[in-house]
Amino acid sequence: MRTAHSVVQIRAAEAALMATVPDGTLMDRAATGLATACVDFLGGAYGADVVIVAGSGANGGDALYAGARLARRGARVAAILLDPGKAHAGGLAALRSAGGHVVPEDEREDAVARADLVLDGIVGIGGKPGLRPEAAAVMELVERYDVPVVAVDVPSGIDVDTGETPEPHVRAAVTVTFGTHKVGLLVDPGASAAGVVHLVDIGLGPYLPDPVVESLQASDVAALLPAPDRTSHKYTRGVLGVVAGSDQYTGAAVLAVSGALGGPLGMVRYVGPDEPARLVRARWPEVVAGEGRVQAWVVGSGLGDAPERAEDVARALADDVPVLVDADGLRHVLARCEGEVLLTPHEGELARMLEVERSNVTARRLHYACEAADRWNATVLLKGATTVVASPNGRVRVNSVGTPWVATAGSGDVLSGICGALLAGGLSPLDAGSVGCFLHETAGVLASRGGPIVAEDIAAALPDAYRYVRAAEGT
Ligand SMILES: NC(=O)C1=CN([C@@H]2O[C@H](COP(=O)(O)OP(=O)(O)OC[C@H]3O[C@@H](n4cnc5c(N)ncnc54)[C@H](O)[C@@H]3O)[C@@H](O)[C@H]2O)[C@@H](O)CC1
Ligand SMILES: Nc1ncnc2c1ncn2[C@@H]1O[C@H](COP(=O)(O)OP(=O)(O)O)[C@@H](O)[C@H]1O
Ligand SMILES: [K+]
Repeated sequence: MRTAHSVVQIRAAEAALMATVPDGTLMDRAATGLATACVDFLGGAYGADVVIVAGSGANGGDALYAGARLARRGARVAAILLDPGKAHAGGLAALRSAGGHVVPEDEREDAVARADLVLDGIVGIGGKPGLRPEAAAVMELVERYDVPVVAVDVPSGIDVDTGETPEPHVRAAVTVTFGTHKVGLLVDPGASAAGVVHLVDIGLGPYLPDPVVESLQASDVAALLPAPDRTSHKYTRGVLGVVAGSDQYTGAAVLAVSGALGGPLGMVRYVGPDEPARLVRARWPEVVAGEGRVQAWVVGSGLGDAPERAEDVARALADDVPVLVDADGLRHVLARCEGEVLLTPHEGELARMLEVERSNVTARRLHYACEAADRWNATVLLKGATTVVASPNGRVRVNSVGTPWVATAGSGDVLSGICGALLAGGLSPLDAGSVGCFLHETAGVLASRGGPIVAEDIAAALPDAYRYVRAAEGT
């Protein structure tokens, strides 16, 4: 499990750990891990030009100490000090004694233009969102000369606790983070600014409380996956009822059922108009058409906006089993939910539900997913490159695996099917949403291999994704 903590939690854990170790130990561990990650990134330090952009706090200190290590390994290291009078004294002395130097103000552009790598030590967890004008000016040069950035702890300027980026911020190729992940490294748009995140263990683990955000890894998913045993039969494995599609949107029915059949359940019942029902049965002869007992419902994909389909959603929600509501069905979830409910909007749908601009949801994904979970008393899965799954009891998971090739028409219908299958298999809405999303994105990666795919390809690769995560069990 990848876990992320808040700044307040991290500060408290650091204080507790620091009381047990000699002064400077944590910064030494951080700088060692940071320098190693830079060497990996550069493919060796010798002869490389490295520019450190250092603010006045300990984040700048980490960068300067790491710079000293790189200088001792043969890199040419130059530091741009944003506030020369207040630069981290120990870090600066270490850099100087290792042969590094401070860049005079009028030579900043030349130094950046030559650099193979920029280390962003502007601010870490002590920073307010945004960059002060001087830092912003240096980072503009970095972007102009297209120099790759390794961010120290966090890309400076993001809101560390939310992943929001309302103001200018650093865009990193790699972020080397210390002790634990920060929420803003997992949730977009902060996650995109962080690039590849590398965690350095500084010994914080025993002092950290429960995380505010979790991110499942393959072995966590494997541990949660239902699997049949010798006593299983189709009804004990779970039956999913799919209410999807309309005469206008027949494909949604086929795709939602495809996603469901790619999951670990015993049977799918399809409930819907004649034409989509005919197409579903032609494609999947194992599907039973018509109502019957189910262990969970998926309702909503491709229902269209006809007001009479509200009845379908209401009937599913009134049944005493878990319900997933997707797409058009979300229009009809008006009251607070009872029982186990998973809502799966994309940003546009969540914006409509909450009556806010879509751009607000894009900017504040964690905030609005949690707000909706609270308002509807349901688990809310907000789709996107880093899908957020927020439960009404405050637990939040973020999915970080996947590929943008998964963003293709009908992909969300497949997701509703696989998540529904997991609900029918007995998983809670939080587990079904986060495990389903992991399988769906992993299937996308396996199917795509870097090229275009359609939604059916994702569904067809779900059993392979299942096998892939089972192979990671115990790792
Ligand atoms: N506390 C610890 O035990 C450890 C801290 N470490 C490092 O220390 C960092 C936290 O250090 P600090 O608490 O000194 O804080 P930071 O270095 O994150 O930032 C604080 C400084 O930045 C300035 N600042 C704030 N917002 C700014 C903005 N938007 N633009 C420009 N300047 C801004 C403040 O005036 C202050 O001087 C961590 O992120 C990590 O890199 C690591 O060395 C590991 C151990
Ligand atoms: N950039 C991205 N990277 C990875 N997955 C993405 C990205 N953008 C969207 N997705 C995923 O693609 C799917 C799209 O679903 P949705 O928006 O409902 O599309 P549709 O309505 O066409 O089915 C979701 O699972 C979403 O998380
Ligand atoms: K930083």
